[in-house]
Amino acid sequence: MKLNVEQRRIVELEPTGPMLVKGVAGSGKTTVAIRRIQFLMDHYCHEEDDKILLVTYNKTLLNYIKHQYDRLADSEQDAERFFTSNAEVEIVTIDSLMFTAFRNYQKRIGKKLEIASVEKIHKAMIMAIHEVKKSYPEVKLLSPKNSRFLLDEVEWLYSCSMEDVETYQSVDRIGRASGNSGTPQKLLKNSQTRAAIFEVSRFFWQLLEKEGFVTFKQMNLQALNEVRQSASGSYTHIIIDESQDLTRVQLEFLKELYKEKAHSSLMFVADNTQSIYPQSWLGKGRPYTTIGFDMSGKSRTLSKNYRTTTEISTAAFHLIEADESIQSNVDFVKPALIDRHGHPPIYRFFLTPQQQVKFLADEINLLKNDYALSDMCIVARGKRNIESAAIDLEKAGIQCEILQNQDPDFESDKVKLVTMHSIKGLEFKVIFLIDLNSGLIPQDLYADAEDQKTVESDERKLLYVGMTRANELLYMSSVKKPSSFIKEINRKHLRMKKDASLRPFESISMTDYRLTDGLVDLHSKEELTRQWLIRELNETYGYPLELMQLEYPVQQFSKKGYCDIVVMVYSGGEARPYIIAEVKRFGSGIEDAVAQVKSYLEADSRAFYGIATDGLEVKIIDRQGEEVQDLPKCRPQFLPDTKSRRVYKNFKNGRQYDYAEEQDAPGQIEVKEAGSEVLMQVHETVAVPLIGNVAAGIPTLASESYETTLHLPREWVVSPSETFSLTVTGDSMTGAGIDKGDIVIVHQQNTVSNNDIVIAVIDGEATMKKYMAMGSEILLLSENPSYEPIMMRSEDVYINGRVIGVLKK
Ligand SMILES: Nc1ncnc2c1ncn2[C@@H]1O[C@H](COP(=O)(O)OP(=O)(O)OP(=O)(O)O)[C@@H](O)[C@H]1O
Repeated sequence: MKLNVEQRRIVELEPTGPMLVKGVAGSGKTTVAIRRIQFLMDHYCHEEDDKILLVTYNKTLLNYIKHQYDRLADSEQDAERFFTSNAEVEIVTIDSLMFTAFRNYQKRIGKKLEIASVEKIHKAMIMAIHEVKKSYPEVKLLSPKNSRFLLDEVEWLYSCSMEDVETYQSVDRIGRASGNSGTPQKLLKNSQTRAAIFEVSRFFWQLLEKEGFVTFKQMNLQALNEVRQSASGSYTHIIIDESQDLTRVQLEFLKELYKEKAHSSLMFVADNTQSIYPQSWLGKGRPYTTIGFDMSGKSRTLSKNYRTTTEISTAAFHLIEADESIQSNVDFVKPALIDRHGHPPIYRFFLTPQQQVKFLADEINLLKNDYALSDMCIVARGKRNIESAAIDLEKAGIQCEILQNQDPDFESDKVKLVTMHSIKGLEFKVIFLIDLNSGLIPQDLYADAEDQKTVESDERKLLYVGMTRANELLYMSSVKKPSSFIKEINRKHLRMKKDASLRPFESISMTDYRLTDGLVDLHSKEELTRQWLIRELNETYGYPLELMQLEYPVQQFSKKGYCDIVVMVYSGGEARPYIIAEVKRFGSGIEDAVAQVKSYLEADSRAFYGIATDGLEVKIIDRQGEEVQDLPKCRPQFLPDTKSRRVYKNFKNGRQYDYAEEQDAPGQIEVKEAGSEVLMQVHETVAVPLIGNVAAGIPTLASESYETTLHLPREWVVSPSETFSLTVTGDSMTGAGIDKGDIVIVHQQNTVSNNDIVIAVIDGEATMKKYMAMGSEILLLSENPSYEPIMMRSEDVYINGRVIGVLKK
């Protein structure tokens, strides 16, 4: 892979201490981080104790990076040395680094501490709340029902090493309502509430410690204290991938490992839009100065998303666009899209988990023709969801593998399953995001709406992370009740089926119902499905509402059936049924509807397509009864013609043209050379009055006698002000291509040449003839053998004009 200019520049930057690489999902941050190792090894590791550390956030990502480079190893020999024999480079997770330090801490103090279980933590928290309540009876927050909130707050205190109450009293709690104007003042600065929470944190710690337990965040804090005690930095270069997710303690810990030299570097690689942990420090928009670094002039941005298609990126971005707190983050980067197109994300809703599994199994079996099973990954918010999906899919005959932290096999010929948190940094050609259900994402953690809002922002980013893992195809599905996030993604970015343009079902408010005249029961459940389909046929497929008929009768032998929707199209000037649709109550199944559509298609052989849907399932069939992927979109030729079309014979140049004028917009004309499909450019049109018919007497150009006006290209006339037109009443000039009902265009002139077709006035009566001068006489010829030529003395004939063209009837 060839790096782009900015990526290469970052890889090859001269190390000058701390620097920041921020970028959008899929912009090559991890790619750059790994390439940078090689560069640093080759150019900035010349001293004996020089070492490089690449820190990843979790195990799956670590293994994935190793896997990627194992694959590269064949083509890039050097890559192998990162992971095998090279002592200069370490690629590890932040957790394993800290756990090693924590073990050293235990050894040093000679005490064994274990990570506490969820139950133990909960119990200790409840006890701490009761204990502290005794000293702070007036603090309402101190209640077991707020134990989850308090635990989060206490863990936050540990995760940022908040060691004294004065600091906590004055700190801004980003992501918590802390008394800024307009927000509830739950965690007001310098308050009894904060003092009480700080007490809870101390008491809770003591309770666990007494029993030989710590929480994860406490373990981190001990690890930090340990490295502060023992180590002076040991890595010349540290690269921190996904640094937006680290807590303050984790960042401080890495700082301790950093060995500052003239040629050393500390690279933070971050995307705040993917910051998905509540206790993360920098991801919440805090400046780097809070951890002692000034990044002014030291940050680089990668904005081009190489991973996903434009359609997937657009839908994913739409989700976070709605969140003001994400957009206003100082390090927010707007993604730039590469020009790679594919299917828009497919969204499906199901009433039962079984329906969802069946859909997954059917779709995977279809995709197997184009993708390896290892290209597909199923992702869910919770571990339990992927576990049960794995069991059900195995039962349905799909080979699955849950990606474990230990030795995952990315290559195995199995569909992978992983949680949204663990898929961070990974990518697959096909991603299925399942169980996007209300209550599951965003998780319902807090009863308090304001607290819940802070959770939602992180959860929204989590879904964003999931969506941006797909290279080519993204499926999303919900069971029973969709996540509120689904509503936030505009339906125009989603599809119901991979190869159809149909957008997912959406309830339409009754005030927006269409074509309701004559409908008996607008409240029926079928009507909801029908109205959605009407809107799809209209907005997505472009069929005008005027072409749709509801309850359209179809004669089936002796029986009359009524189709729910029929879309008519025009052919040869006549409207005929083209698409027949049968709808059912939402989620009630489509078997009957398919059978009905098939029988209607048989009964009315004019129709081409049938569609059967209950809003949840959809089937499109052709007139042979075969299933097809999609309906055709409306084409201009399906519509009634709104133009009046005529042929124009131009006597000036002997050519023939196709002429059309928009009926509703006189003057809007189209001209083509006869037989050509190419429209001619009409630079100027002129208005030519139609002032009567040829036989009606002497034409005058007095404006009040106009019947109507024709609009012709300027180049067809000689002089616009001296041009008029007449309707032909007789058949004497048929041989010249001028028939009854045609309109002739006449240039007003008194002198003409032989063989010109003229408007001649004899005894006050006008006639159209071919002109031939013969001495002092004029011969007026018809172009029809039934009429004799007329010979007149020239003084008895008044020539009013010359016919320069004819607009055929
Ligand atoms: N210059 C490039 N040309 C082509 N493909 C690229 C380029 N840079 C990165 N990619 C590809 O884009 C995808 C995303 O890269 P990478 O995982 O490094 O991005 P990231 O910024 O770390 O993503 P995320 O933060 O979403 O995990 C990978 O498939 C990578 O191979």
